[in-house]
Amino acid sequence: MQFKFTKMHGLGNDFIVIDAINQSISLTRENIRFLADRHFGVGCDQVLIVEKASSNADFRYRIFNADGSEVEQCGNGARCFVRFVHDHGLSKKKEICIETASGLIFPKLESNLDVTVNMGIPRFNPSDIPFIADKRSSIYLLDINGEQMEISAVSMGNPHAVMIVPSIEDASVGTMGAQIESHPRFPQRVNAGFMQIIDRHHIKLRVYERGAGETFACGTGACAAVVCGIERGLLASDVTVSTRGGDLRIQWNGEKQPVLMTGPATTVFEGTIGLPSGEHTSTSL
Ligand SMILES: N[C@@H](CCC[C@H](N)C(=O)O)C(=O)O
Repeated sequence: MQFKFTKMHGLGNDFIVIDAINQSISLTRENIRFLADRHFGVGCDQVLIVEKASSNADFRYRIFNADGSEVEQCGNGARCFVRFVHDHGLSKKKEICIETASGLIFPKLESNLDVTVNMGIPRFNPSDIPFIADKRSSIYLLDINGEQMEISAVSMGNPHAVMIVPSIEDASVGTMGAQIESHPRFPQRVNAGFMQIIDRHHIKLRVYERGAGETFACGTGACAAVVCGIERGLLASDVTVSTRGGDLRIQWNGEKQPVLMTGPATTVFEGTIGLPSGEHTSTSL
């Protein structure tokens, strides 16, 4: 099976985007891992699939982490998604409605090169965050190597645990991130965010992503960190999030309001790839 793909990124969080409307695609978990492999495949943090919507939405958006797991949401990917469908002539609309595994989101091409995405309403209510095993409040004490670390848990459609640190340069994102990702209190695993608060309008953030490891930026992670900071009374409603790959703007007006995320979406190159024999089986995702 050969198919066309586009390599894109949002602040260095990189994607392979595949049009599964005009191409017949069926990929296994192993195929995704092969495509995402930076040595033997193309390399990316996530594989994004553009499909026909099953509802009134314009498209269905499927997201696979580099480890092959299918997930509910990806913010940087949503910005790339609208740029992709626009540049490939799949839609002329500047704002589209896309169906994800966790509901509808609305990415919009701005007049400059940026994209703003209405990411939906964050969920703090313990009954709405099934990814945490022990549901008592939205702030939890997590036992990491015998130390009690305070984290906020929030769902942006996908699960996030956010920790405030004095300096993100010094935070043990690789080791502690991996421990939090697969901590027994998160039976569905979790994205682990490390946030340094600079002032009420500016944070620095690193995220150890579920199924991908530390990435240059995480869109839903940025939304999650800002809403956690606002919930704790530490941040204003309009915040610049500095990531390793650049800045995102996150806006949230509080309870029951959607989160808006603004940032770039960049195309790197177009390619065609065939899966190595043995990589493709009939069991599709
Ligand atoms: N990079 C993404 C998030 C991708 C999914 C995440 N790793 C998960 O497993 O939930 C973003 O920009 O939001």
